[in-house]
Amino acid sequence: MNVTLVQGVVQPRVPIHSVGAMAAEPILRVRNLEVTYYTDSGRAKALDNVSFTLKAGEKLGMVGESGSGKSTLALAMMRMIKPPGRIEGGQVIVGDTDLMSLDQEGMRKARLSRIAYIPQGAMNSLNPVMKIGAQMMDAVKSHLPDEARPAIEARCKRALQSVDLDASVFKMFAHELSGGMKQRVCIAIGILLDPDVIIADEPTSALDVVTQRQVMETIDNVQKAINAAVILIGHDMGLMAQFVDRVAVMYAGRLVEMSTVREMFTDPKHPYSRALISSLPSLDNKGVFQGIPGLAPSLLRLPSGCAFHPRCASVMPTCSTIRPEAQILPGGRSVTCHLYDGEALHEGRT
Ligand SMILES: Nc1ncnc2c1ncn2[C@@H]1O[C@H](COP(=O)(O)OP(=O)(O)OP(=O)(O)O)[C@@H](O)[C@H]1O
Repeated sequence: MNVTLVQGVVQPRVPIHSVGAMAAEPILRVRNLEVTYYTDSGRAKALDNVSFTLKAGEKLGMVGESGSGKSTLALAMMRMIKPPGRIEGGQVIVGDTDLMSLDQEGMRKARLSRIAYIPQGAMNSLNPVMKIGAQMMDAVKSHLPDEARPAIEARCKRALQSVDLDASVFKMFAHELSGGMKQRVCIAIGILLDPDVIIADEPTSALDVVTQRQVMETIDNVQKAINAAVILIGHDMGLMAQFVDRVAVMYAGRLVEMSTVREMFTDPKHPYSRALISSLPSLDNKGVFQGIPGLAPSLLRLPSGCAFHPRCASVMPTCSTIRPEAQILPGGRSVTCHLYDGEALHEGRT
């Protein structure tokens, strides 16, 4: 770990990776990622041609209804999709390494050191009969077998400090910790090897609002310290808005919009993003619940054309027949919707 704690704030020390100011080149490039689940009822394309980039130090919020493919995206990036799922194509390039081209051993090494994943419900997966320190040391040892035990222990304790946990947590069991503390342990494990990319899948679910904020601040601090690119998966647009730089909206396995937080909240482009934003409670619409009409479609029976068209407030005849492609709008945001045909600078994703 390259962070040290000064008066409760994580300060950068000597970085392992070339960090410095936010690099111009993306540290992460996801290109045309495709995942299909082969179920008894048929094929479910859970990730359909997903592409995006992230720079070092950038935070991306990934939102969308349940079943839209957010966790599948995270698992695919980690190459942890299990049968009946299959990665059918695409690249996940971290720095200049395409993770999809690594052999099993290369990928095992890349996990945690290049790309770290804090899964949904991670805090409940801590081993109840092993001390926290032993679990952390195991994680490091499997990557750095030649590192001496005192050095590994020091690395683990620094990681605990960097998430505002006392070094005494090293000798504790999971049941001795609160939910927020357990989640911080999971973040500490995620940053043990200074990864370039951190994916946190709903890191604050099942925590009270005060603890949610503290956990988000912890992620923010460690992210700044190691200048990692962070993907935060979640449902809570409000909480996310305060912590991320850009927001990506998923619908039925596709990325339908990617914008800065400000653009997304002040001028969402895709009708689904608009519906998500207007369903957020505010003082103006107090007492009025504005849901999104209809249900998210089954991936086994997707509507023709744009999968959102049966629920769309701005539907046009072309939407039921022609599938829209991602297009870049002036200003650099991207949207997958026929409303912007003719306005786009070019097709593709930022
Ligand atoms: N093990 C599986 N077997 C079959 N289909 C699956 C499996 N896991 C996921 N899917 C399919 O992939 C789709 C996307 O699931 P995923 O868990 O990625 O969504 P999500 O957006 O993360 O949802 P949530 O917010 O509820 O976690 C689901 O709608 C489902 O159809």
